[in-house]
Amino acid sequence: MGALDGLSLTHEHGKSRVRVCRVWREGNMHYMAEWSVNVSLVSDVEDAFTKGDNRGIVATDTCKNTVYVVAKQCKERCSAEEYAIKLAQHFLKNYSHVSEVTVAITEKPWVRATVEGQPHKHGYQLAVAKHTVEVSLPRSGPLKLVSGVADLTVAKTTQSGFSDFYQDQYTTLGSVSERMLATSIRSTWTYSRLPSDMTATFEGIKTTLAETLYGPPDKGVFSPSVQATLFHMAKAVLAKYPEVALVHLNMPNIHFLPVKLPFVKFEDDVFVATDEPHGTIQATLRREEVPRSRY
Ligand SMILES: O=c1[nH]c(=O)c2[nH]c(=O)[nH]c2[nH]1
Repeated sequence: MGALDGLSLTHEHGKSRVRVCRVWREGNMHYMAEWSVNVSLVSDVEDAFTKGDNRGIVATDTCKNTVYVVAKQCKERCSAEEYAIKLAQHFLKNYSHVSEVTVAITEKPWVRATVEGQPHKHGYQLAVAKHTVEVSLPRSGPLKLVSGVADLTVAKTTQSGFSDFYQDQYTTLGSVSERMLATSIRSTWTYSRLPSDMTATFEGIKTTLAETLYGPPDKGVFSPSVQATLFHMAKAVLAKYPEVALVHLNMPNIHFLPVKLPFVKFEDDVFVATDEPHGTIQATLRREEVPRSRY
């Protein structure tokens, strides 16, 4: 019997939260991207775990250095998705004993500043909603690309209600046809084919999610529950983006509670703002033809 004594070992290693900023200079117009990068390698290094033999290990420090090397090699402005794919490919190309690479990136939302109504050549401001990317690249088998958005926090002050829910002896919540709705959207979507412009597709999906929640600018759209709104948002993304195979949405219900005091009449105007506890609502919507085994 070997070192595993009849047991089975699965393992991976890499480096997490490697922070890199890439600046591209196109004349005096500059472009910046800031990424926090996680790299994870599945490789034939069982002996390191079972025998203390490190000869096959691509050091996690090397993984960290490679993040910077591949950023340098991206001579042309690129999306986080394109960079993640290039980084994953680097590991498969350079290390024959690596069988699968996962690269996960969170991009900080730096946006170009506007000064005197003009886009600034090199001034940026940090927004809130983050861009996320996860690439899984096996040596044999298709690349999987999951993009997403996190901390896309939105609210509307009307056009939301919640009624006719299950009632029992523990229920105290009353039905309402008027309330505030607020959530911090975390969404990921899986591509069945790569879009030609990944940055534009990311921006488009982010906008589709928020705009479906708000509805038209003058009237909005009524939300009977976070669940129903979540479903409409995911459906809108699948309808608009044929290259998306499935959408996952996580939408906490952030409560704004009516202030009801004997001496203050509540007229949908003064609320207790909270962030916890919050409702937890999530769902995945996939095209029927998408095999579950693939995604
Ligand atoms: O939109 C809602 N969905 C729920 O599941 C729920 N539960 C709750 O207490 N309030 C709400 N609101």
